[in-house]
Amino acid sequence: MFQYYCLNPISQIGLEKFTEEFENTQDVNQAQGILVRSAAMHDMELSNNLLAVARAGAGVNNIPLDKCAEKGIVVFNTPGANANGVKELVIAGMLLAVRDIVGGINWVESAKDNADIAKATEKEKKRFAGTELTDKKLGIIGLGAIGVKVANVAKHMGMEVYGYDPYVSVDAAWNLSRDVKHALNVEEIYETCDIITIHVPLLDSTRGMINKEAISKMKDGVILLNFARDLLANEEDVLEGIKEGKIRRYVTDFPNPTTAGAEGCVVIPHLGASTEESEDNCAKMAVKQMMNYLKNGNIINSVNYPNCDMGICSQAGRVAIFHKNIANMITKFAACFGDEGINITDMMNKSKGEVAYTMIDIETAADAEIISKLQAIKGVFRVRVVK
Ligand SMILES: NC(=O)C1=CN([C@@H]2O[C@H](COP(=O)(O)OP(=O)(O)OC[C@H]3O[C@@H](n4cnc5c(N)ncnc54)[C@H](O)[C@@H]3O)[C@@H](O)[C@H]2O)C=CC1
Ligand SMILES: O=C(O)CCC(=O)C(=O)O
Repeated sequence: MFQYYCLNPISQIGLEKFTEEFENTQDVNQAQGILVRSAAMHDMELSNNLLAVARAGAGVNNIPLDKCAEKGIVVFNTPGANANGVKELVIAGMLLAVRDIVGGINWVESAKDNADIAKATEKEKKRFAGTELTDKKLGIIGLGAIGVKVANVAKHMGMEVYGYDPYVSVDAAWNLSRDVKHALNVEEIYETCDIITIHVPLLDSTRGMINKEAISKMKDGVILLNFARDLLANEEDVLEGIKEGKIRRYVTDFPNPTTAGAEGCVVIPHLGASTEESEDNCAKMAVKQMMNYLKNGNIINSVNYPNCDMGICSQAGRVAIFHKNIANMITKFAACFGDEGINITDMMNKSKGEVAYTMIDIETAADAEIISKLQAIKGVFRVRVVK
């Protein structure tokens, strides 16, 4: 029996996918699997029972990926599962930026006791007038699951769309409307576009990329949308840009003391993926991936270990080894089994950056001695007997 713990509320539709070999525990230290959304895990003590963390969502900046990798804990996310929910809110964000819908609704609220509200409306409404999206130039930084969907729908709305992503995947490129203009560098987006939306992960290389220097290259009156992570922008610089009239509006999905209530900011309480559909999709994918890993040792959609899938084990035993991506490891693993006369029937080795994962199917189940020999090999982080 495997135990899982939910660090955030996870959609019931997803949790119902767990088969009878899995049960929910209220004790995080007992769990082999943790399901999480945005809860911060960096300061959490990770128990030795923990084998997998599944993020029901895309961004994994709340999870200590390297620390997990060194402990042989596989971290999964659910690529694309909430992209449509975010795309729809980005379109709403663009509309909230170009038309003062929020200001207008607030005015109606304040005038609700005015018996002449209909007449007052016709006088006041010019204060909330705006512009249209059609024919405006939209720049998208990051053409992944969300960026591609935003690009395609913006094209349908009559916008001129520019996309920038130096690492665009083949899959994303296939899905992107061919009418989207390919920006060769991010400066082209800054210099050309009336509205800029950012859809990149928060990494050391992207942190603070929307800063004073970037803003200075943008067109006067630019609109910025940030549905990715607040730390991608230096928001003090953004507020300065708003004060100077350089930035017309900043729409963000990440409230913090800098932007909440600030002039020129439209701040949404992290609702991008908060739709029934996105929550269900993410939870279903997270649960499926976690079950496959805990039962079979197969890794699909991990962010800290390589994909490695050998299906269901039909042999007497399966051992999974987490190790450094260095020379001679497989020879040493094979020797441990060979010395005990155990025949390896199948194996797979995959690497991702500095770490690697090796799955070995064997004709006879591995005993404790072989496991401790494998564990003693320099560069091995963890050995797991899957079967
Ligand atoms: N507001 C919300 O509720 C949500 C926010 N997010 C955030 O949005 C981000 C993007 O999500 P997805 O599109 O699903 O991820 P994704 O992984 O499908 O796409 C990210 C894209 O960014 C590109 N990229 C990386 N560094 C770049 C750079 N320096 N310049 C240009 N492109 C770069 C990658 O090549 C990739 O194509 C997530 O990492 C997460 O932080 C995701 C889902 C919900
Ligand atoms: O679970 C959520 O609502 C957050 C979604 C998100 O930010 C992500 O998937 O990166």
